[in-house]
Amino acid sequence: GHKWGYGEEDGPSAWHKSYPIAQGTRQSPINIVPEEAVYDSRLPAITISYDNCTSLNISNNGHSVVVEFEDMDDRSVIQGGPLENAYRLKQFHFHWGGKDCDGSEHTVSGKTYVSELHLVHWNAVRYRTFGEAAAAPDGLAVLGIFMEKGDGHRDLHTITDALYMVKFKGSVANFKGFNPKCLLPSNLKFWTYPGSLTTPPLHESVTWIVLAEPIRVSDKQMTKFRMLLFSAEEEEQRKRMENNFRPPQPLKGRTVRASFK
Ligand SMILES: CN[C@@H]1CN(c2cccc(OC)c2)S(=O)(=O)c2sc(S(N)(=O)=O)cc21
Ligand SMILES: [Zn+2]
Repeated sequence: GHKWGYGEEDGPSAWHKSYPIAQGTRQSPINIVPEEAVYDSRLPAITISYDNCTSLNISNNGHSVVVEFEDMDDRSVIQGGPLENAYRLKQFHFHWGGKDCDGSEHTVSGKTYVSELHLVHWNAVRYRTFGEAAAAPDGLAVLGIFMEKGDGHRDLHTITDALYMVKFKGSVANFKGFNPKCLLPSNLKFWTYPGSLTTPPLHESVTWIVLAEPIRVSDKQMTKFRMLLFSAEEEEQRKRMENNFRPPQPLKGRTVRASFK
């Protein structure tokens, strides 16, 4: 697809030129206003079954750092909440800011966090391939977890200690045996709403499940994310990978439901 990024020329405000859906009716991220969210007592809890997940590799795709999973069976799935069936874990990645400024994609009453973790799942019950699901209205379910500055997160260390291996765009490294269950906060209360990918192709195919409780990340750990580069090894000018987030988009009449009062 067309080259896009987070800079002046190719950033979020320019994406609509190649991806007109950027101005669609269910775009993400959004600003979540808890007082305006509708508490839905019939929303079941979400169940996350990652015990037998198989992580494969960690890579730098020039937009973020991504950990991919084996997804040829239902070994790691999310279900419940707003979801009609189980959705298979495909990958997780992050969005973050520059030094001490914003970084999350979703905001809560305008509050930004330093980073946001996205666990991407696809509806393998209704669609044969990930690509097919990624373009379907009920194809994806992304679990969003806010990351706030605090003392270091022990398990996040495993990831931040591996980032040096994928400094450049296009680099891939072995990353087996990592279970993202360890990245979940203790409380799984959530907001949910119908949305989209927050990056091109911006497909309106995501049921968003955003956890209200953040996890903590230390300054040192954030510094390691910011040592990643948007650029490939052979490019002469090196651009630090930071501020790889899309700002909140118009709600356009959508209802945000809350699993809690
Ligand atoms: C670069 N964009 C990511 C890669 N993806 C991708 C890859 C191939 C095809 C495709 O659409 C057909 C999408 S993805 O679906 O895994 C997602 S989800 C997502 S986010 N921020 O909304 O959680 C970002 C990306
Ligand atoms: Zn994302």
